[in-house]
Amino acid sequence: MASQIREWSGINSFAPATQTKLSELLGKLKQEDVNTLTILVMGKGGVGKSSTVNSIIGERAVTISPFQSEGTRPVMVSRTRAGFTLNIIDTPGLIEGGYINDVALDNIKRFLLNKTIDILLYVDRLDAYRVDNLDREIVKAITGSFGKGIWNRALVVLTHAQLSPPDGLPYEEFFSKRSDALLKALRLGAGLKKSDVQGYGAPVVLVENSGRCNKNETDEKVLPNGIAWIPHLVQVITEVALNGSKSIFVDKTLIEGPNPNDRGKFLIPLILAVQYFLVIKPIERAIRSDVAKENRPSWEMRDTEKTNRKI
Ligand SMILES: Nc1nc2c(ncn2[C@@H]2O[C@H](COP(=O)(O)OP(=O)(O)OP(=O)(O)O)[C@@H](O)[C@H]2O)c(=O)[nH]1
Repeated sequence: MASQIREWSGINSFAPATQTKLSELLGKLKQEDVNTLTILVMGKGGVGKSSTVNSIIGERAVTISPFQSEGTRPVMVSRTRAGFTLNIIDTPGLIEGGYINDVALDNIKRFLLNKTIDILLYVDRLDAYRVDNLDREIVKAITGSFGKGIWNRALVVLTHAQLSPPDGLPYEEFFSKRSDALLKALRLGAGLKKSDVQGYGAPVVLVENSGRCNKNETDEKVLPNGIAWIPHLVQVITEVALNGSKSIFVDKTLIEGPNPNDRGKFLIPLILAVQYFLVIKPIERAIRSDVAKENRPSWEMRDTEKTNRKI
């Protein structure tokens, strides 16, 4: 269900330095005539989708649960700030009992009908150690629903980013291994070729939604690599929004696939032309030449002779 558009007052809860950076980024979007952004948040259950929505909005706009929530319906949160509107669509987890949750996916698609997706946040956890077939299946399901072009408008968001890597592995090395593995699953799941998407994947951004996130000297929430993650996330969203690729308009055809009655309709004139030139024309030619070659029948010859003699 779409919620009412409210003032984006949650920004005021951010550190002043973060607020300044966000105002600059929103200004940049408006400068490029982007006055609305609709962000779709998708991923497995319990990875931190709702928490990320709340972190961006700066308030508890959607419900968070330590267990995978039962809901299968998306929720849209809309906020405005200085003439700019941000819509974020939180969606239910895409996996149920080890399989793609088709009901949830169907509900998401129906919810999105006639909406435009400007950005996809594909959320997972940094502290997950395996990438498996299920990851590829989710990517495949998203691609099947919205087309390959959605990955031009996507960011991979990794939550739980304040982790200490196991076995004393350097943070950046752990992050790079995890993102490489996920991006590979993304490329395979989406069936992407180098030419399909700009940058051949999606930028990977780290997020820490916990209230215990470390802060720097200017009170901004920072990751172990020192990056203030809220402005960084919004900066990458801005870059993707302005990367020149097309937003995804979700229409009936995209959701339901092409109408089987329309399939191949454009071929009809071509088939008729082929029929005319390769079948009808040769038959006509053959008949005409038969007629020309045909000997006149004997009775016709006889009748003609009789008439001539009488004369
Ligand atoms: N430490 C830490 N915990 C997080 C983070 N993000 C989410 N969590 C916790 O993970 C649990 C699940 O978070 P949600 O935001 O509800 O996850 P979700 O993906 O929306 O879950 P579903 O709605 O079930 O699909 C909650 O207990 C959150 O507090 C994070 O960045 N760090």
